[in-house]
Amino acid sequence: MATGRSPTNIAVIKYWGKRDEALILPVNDSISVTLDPDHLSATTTVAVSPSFPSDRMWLNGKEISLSGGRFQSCLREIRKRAQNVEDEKKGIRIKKEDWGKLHVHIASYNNFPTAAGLASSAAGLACFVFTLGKLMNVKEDCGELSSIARQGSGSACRSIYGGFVKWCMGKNNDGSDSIAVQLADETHWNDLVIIIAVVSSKQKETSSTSGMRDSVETSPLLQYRAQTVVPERVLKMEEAIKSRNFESFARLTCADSNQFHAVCLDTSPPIFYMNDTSHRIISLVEKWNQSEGTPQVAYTFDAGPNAVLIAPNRKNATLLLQKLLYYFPPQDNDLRSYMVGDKSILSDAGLKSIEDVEALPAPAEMKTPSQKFKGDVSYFICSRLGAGPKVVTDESLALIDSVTGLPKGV
Ligand SMILES: Nc1ncnc2c1ncn2[C@@H]1O[C@H](COP(=O)(O)OP(=O)(O)OP(=O)(O)O)[C@@H](O)[C@H]1O
Ligand SMILES: C[C@@](O)(CCOP(=O)(O)OP(=O)(O)O)CC(=O)O
Repeated sequence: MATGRSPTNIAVIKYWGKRDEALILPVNDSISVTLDPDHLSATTTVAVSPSFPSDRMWLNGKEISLSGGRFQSCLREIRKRAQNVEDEKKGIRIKKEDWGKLHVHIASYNNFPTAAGLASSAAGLACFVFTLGKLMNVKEDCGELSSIARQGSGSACRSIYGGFVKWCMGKNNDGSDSIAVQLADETHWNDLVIIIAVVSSKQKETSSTSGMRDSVETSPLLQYRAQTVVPERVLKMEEAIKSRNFESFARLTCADSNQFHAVCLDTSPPIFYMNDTSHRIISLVEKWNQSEGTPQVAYTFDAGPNAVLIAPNRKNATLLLQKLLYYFPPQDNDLRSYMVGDKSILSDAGLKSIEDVEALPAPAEMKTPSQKFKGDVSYFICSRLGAGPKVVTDESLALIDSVTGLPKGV
């Protein structure tokens, strides 16, 4: 058995549109930040046994089908690269030519909502590829692993690294140069604080896969974005990251999120991923940024209504939290469970009890401060940049029971 844990990532320059559906080759480069796996990650255990009659997978405790083309591509590509495995202590010896005949059981668990626009497919497919690779003693480097993860879900290729990551779209028809590279690791700009407003954890109506297919077929804006806007933005974003220029980073991040959602609106029929709460959060941040004359916080939204807010430091993150909690107080007055991840941000913001939230002053920059939207945010996650996939060495944390070969608790 092998167990791995992989982070999720949030794009600051978005991937939206494929030029090859089967190989998952994008129409433009994209750039993301990898989030701390303690807060948002997938954990996957892969077990192999000559007694398993077929490949099987369980996600969050429920059996799911592995017959889909994407899982099959990843399994095939990893199996192709499998090597001899020898563990004298455990008496295990698997020859590389035997991997083709052996079946695997895979159990995975996400520590955050699945299919809700928080990039569970990115963490999940990266973890699938990474952990299978560990079990089968695959020697390929991260670039090669990223190109396999890409065939599971495009954004998954960026979760093979920590920190700041670029997915280079590549030119080759076989996808060999469509790989992710690390721009900087998670320590490069570690002042950044990430606050996610989970607006809805329900499954969304339009998957990223079908949404971007419709956009490629119908949106003229997508063509302009891919050919003209993104190439220039990617260069500027790389520069902003390199020099830790938050002003430029924030402007590019917000503009790119807005253009991605504009492409969704430009699609026929139009796709709506954001809702009124998402729009209110954008307005709150825009007004604050405008009143200060320079960006205090950046926002970005993936294929769902959840807001990902990036603050340059703890100070701005606490100011942001005060503004957010003024408008979106917890439905059941339970402040501790309203903040997931790094809960210490609450005390840093002077918010120890619900009374502290009720006493918050209205943000001065807002025109209609009196209206509040209790219950419109399910909860917040406070996180930071994180590292790439890791092997979980503590065998007691494996998700599969080594005796039964089935997920624990099933
Ligand atoms: N831990 C996991 N292991 C393997 N596959 C997973 C895992 N988590 C999610 N997936 C796959 O990803 C699918 C969800 O992907 P989808 O793109 O719909 O949502 P999302 O990734 O949460 O949101 P988005 O990518 O739009 O931000 C699941 O149905 C499953 O097939
Ligand atoms: C909006 C996005 O999150 C889209 C992610 O799309 P997916 O990677 O989920 O799509 P498939 O390649 O079809 O699996 C933007 C991004 O992560 O760059």
